[in-house]
Amino acid sequence: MKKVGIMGGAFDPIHLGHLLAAEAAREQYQLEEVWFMPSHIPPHKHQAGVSGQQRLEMVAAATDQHPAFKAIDIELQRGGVSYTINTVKELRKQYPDVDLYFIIGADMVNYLPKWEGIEELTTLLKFIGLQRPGSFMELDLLPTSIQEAVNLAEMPLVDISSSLIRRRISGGLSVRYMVPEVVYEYMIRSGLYGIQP
Ligand SMILES: Nc1ncnc2c1ncn2[C@@H]1O[C@H](COP(=O)(O)OP(=O)(O)OP(=O)(O)O)[C@@H](O)[C@H]1O
Ligand SMILES: O=C(O)c1ccc[n+]([C@@H]2O[C@H](COP(=O)([O-])O)[C@@H](O)[C@H]2O)c1
Repeated sequence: MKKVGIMGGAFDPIHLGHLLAAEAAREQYQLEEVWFMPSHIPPHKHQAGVSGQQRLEMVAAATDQHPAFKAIDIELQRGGVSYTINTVKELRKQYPDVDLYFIIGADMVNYLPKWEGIEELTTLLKFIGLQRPGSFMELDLLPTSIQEAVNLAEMPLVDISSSLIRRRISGGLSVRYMVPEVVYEYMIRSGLYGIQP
């Protein structure tokens, strides 16, 4: 079976934390591909500030140079709230010969018990969890069935989040090198988040 990682998120915007997490998971679990999947409406947080099309274009630009990375728009196409259980059922129908690994940071690992249909979800895929500054992963507090579905991977800790980037831009501060150069240029070209050259 082909092993594929899914990196889901709002990507508002995509940043180096996302890319390093995906690369660490790919390397440590021998994933043949990692699919970056922008959500339409995230299940449990604020709706993204920029359009799905622009978030997808930034993700596509950021992943273009990596032979194993690609951007998929399955959740943007479906619309509505992007519950992972619905997406994974669709993906398993489309790709019956693929083993799915959903890549998440520590904040999301702790949150897994609240995910829609989590018990069923743990039978459909595995998670790869990564530490993230500001969120201490508390695996021991999770029900055993969820703990058993989480595989750990190591990455250089990156204290970058999309909200930090949006906050810095609105304060007139630089976000250069927090996002790939192509994403920085895209944000400047489109004036995203009110960024100034
Ligand atoms: N710096 C990071 N290190 C490890 N994982 C990360 C990092 N940033 C984001 N992730 C993970 O990437 C996934 C998608 O994150 P998302 O697109 O919501 O970005 P975010 O930076 O958390 O956004 P925001 O600050 O707007 O909440 C989540 O599983 C999240 O835990
Ligand atoms: O399905 C759920 O209930 C669910 C709850 C929280 C997060 N997720 C998914 O986890 C990924 C990261 O979430 P977020 O909020 O950090 O962008 C993204 O693909 C979300 O759709 C999914």
